[in-house]
Amino acid sequence: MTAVLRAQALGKKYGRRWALRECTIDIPAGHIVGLVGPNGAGKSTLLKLACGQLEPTAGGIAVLGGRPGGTPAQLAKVGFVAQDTPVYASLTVAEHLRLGARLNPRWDDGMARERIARLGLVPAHRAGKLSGGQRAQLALTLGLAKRPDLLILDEPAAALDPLARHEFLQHLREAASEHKLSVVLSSHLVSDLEQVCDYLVVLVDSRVQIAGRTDHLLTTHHRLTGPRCDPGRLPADQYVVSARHTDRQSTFVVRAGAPTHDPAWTVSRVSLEDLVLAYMDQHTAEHRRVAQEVRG
Ligand SMILES: Nc1ncnc2c1ncn2[C@@H]1O[C@H](COP(=O)(O)OP(=O)(O)OP(=O)(O)O)[C@@H](O)[C@H]1O
Repeated sequence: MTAVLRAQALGKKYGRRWALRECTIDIPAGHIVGLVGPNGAGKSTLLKLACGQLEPTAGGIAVLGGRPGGTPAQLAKVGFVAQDTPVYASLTVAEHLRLGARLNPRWDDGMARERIARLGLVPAHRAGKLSGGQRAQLALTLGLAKRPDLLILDEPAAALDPLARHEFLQHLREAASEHKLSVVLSSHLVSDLEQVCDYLVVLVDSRVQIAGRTDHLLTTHHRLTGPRCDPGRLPADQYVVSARHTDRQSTFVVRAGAPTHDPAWTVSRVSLEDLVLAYMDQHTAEHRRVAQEVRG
């Protein structure tokens, strides 16, 4: 199956500083992918490279098998809603829809109009007069109505109220299953990702810490709680993702094919949020990197 996004040693420099470095990733089609990581990890940079808004400084990236933004056909297949929900302040809502229809060969006008009406947006209102959440809804409607094969969303729901967020995520899930849409969305709201994503990528310091189907990730990660000890004393097949210690107790989030049966340890399940926090844990990120490099 064609990867929706494949990057090999991808890097982007702004001036002399790397915003993204040595990023290697391979995301299969047919998923709603959650991209998560700390502020400044390089998520927006990766998404802008994926839609062709930025050119790589190093390495390569292919989206749906082609060069991002390389041809009109490629542009038609990829939708992008940037973090700052770009709309034209002086154009009305209706003019945005007309522009969308003119620029996008697969434009779904019925869906766009129905969604605008359902959201209570007035077609004659100028985008510059809309609230932040209404502007976000307009930008998301334009992205969905384009009927892309891949929709890239940079923090799409941040400005939406909880009900609007819920409705939008539901719409996204329906569009993904009805129209075979793949989605890559970045978000700091892990509860949103939990609701809608079936594939997760954690990016820390521009490196992919973990990527995979969420159901697989949740069955291969466990929390171990037991008497305080050094991570090196855990069985070799329990790869330590994060470690926390009190005077007497150690708690590890580990990745392993099967949980340990050592009675010294209490094994419990992790939630998606536990998993994300464990991989974002800066205390052990350096240790993980060294371990990965040794294994590689
Ligand atoms: N236009 C720019 N010029 C210079 N540096 C930039 C620019 N855009 C981003 N950066 C830097 O690149 C790094 C990665 O930024 P990026 O916006 O990709 O991170 P992010 O993971 O999306 O962060 P956030 O979660 O805060 O949105 C940061 O150190 C940022 O300061």
